[in-house]
Amino acid sequence: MLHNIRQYQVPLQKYMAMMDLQERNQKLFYKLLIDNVEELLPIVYTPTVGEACQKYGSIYSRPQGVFISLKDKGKVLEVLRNWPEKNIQVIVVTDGERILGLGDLGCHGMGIPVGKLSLYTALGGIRPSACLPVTIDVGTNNEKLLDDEFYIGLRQKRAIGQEYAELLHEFMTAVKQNYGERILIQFEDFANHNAFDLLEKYGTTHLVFNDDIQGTASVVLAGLISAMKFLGGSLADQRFLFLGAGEAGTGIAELIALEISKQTNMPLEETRKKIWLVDSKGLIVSSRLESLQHFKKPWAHEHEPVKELVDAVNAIKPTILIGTSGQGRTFTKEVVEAMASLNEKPIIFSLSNPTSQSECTAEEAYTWSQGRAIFASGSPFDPFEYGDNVFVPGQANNAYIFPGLGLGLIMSGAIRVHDDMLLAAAEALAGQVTQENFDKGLLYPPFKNIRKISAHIAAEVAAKAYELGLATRLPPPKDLVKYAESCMYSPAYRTYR
Ligand SMILES: NC(=O)C1=CN([C@@H]2O[C@H](COP(=O)(O)OP(=O)(O)OC[C@H]3O[C@@H](n4cnc5c(N)ncnc54)[C@H](OP(=O)(O)O)[C@@H]3O)[C@@H](O)[C@H]2O)C=CC1
Ligand SMILES: CC(=O)C(=O)O
Ligand SMILES: [Mg+2]
Repeated sequence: MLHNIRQYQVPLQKYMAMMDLQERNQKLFYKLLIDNVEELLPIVYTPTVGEACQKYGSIYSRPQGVFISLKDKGKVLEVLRNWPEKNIQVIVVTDGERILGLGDLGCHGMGIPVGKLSLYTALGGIRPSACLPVTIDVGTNNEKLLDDEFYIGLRQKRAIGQEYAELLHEFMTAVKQNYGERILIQFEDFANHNAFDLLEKYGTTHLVFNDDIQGTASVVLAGLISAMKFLGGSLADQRFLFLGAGEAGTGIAELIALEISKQTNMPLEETRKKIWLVDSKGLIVSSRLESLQHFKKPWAHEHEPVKELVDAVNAIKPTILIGTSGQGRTFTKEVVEAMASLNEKPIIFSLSNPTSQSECTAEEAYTWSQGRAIFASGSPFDPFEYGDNVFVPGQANNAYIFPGLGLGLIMSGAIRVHDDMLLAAAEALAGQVTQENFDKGLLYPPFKNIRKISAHIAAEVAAKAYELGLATRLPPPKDLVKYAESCMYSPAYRTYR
């Protein structure tokens, strides 16, 4: 199969071959993915999954996952009960409104829950039959899709307000009724005007987290903890600037502020002041407070208005620059050079996916900083040769976190997700980074060790769940890492006697 897949030159063809294999021989699909994770992750996940979603209607061959549309109102439970597998442990659900940095792809966003759940199995060892991809179809505002003969979803503008909230509520209620209290629901790629509200609304009644807000925060914090470990210094000494103040940007900012507050005993309101964000209107400052969306308000600090990113860099003098704007090539030469003139080792993360939306490329970060940048990106970049050095950029992607986080929640029978679990996951991931990794330029351990890494993350998350009294699987196992490993699905063929 690997030989076959390597015959294809075009990544999308490799993706289609992998999806075919997943349908035809699930065990072989996972065997291939696990044994060749660094080669195949960019195919089943970012960046290729982005292109697959953009072309989902025309490459569509078989249905994947469950679509729940406005037309199913009143019978969502019945729809869920039609799914052939009964023992579901994880649902990844999207409404397709913010697919990676590609915008509203409506039902074609189904590629994302399908891809994320493949990683739950391959990277985190959750049984494939326990994974359920769901897309909520409330329409799309993407005119191109509405006119596309191959669009697979409802041909109408997105439902909003009460109509939207009622369908989501029926879904959340039906899920708990059908699968019980311990079903894990991961919200994925919702637009921010729904994402924060859904998380707040269901965070206290369901085992739920938002991957873009919380999973991303944990992976970035892990990268920063490992940067501090190898470069010296503490997070409290840093100044942070974000381009993009949405789910990823404010989610990361809040977890960093929380970590600094825990490390220093400073109040959260104080630690937030070390963190600045720029949105499409410029630096978020107190004079804009009235007009800001609620999730931006905590970041409106005293400062005169600044419009351009490069001017914000020169005004704030950040040591760490993080891109979460969904806009490609926004870390210009001027911006990277400004970071390099302010810092001996500027830390630059271009987190936006897929590759086309990355704020800068690895080559640009290393070249414009004369090889001094500590760089990581959301989508993978090849190693880059600069002078006598070969730099290997780390992949700061929530794929490091959610499989292990999910495994930890499931194996402990957790009933709620707590911020301390995200902090624990970040510490566990950072703990897996070696000096050898860092010497190559990596702030993250290589993906080839991901199942071991996920077991460590799961163990720390489960330990937190027990400590917080949120675990229901009692008594706790003695060795949580070993227990995590023993729970993991492996695509091994049975021997026949
Ligand atoms: N690496 C990873 O693991 C992850 C990466 N991501 C990526 O992060 C990106 C953003 O996702 P998310 O936070 O959910 O999206 P949101 O839509 O919630 O936020 C995007 C933010 O970027 C701002 N923005 C847009 N254009 C510009 C611009 N030209 N200049 C400055 N700011 C701009 C928006 O400003 P305004 O508010 O004014 O509209 C908004 O604050 C996506 O590309 C996604 O793929 C997301 C999750 C995980
Ligand atoms: C990685 C991810 O979750 C995103 O780009 O949305
Ligand atoms: Mg996402």
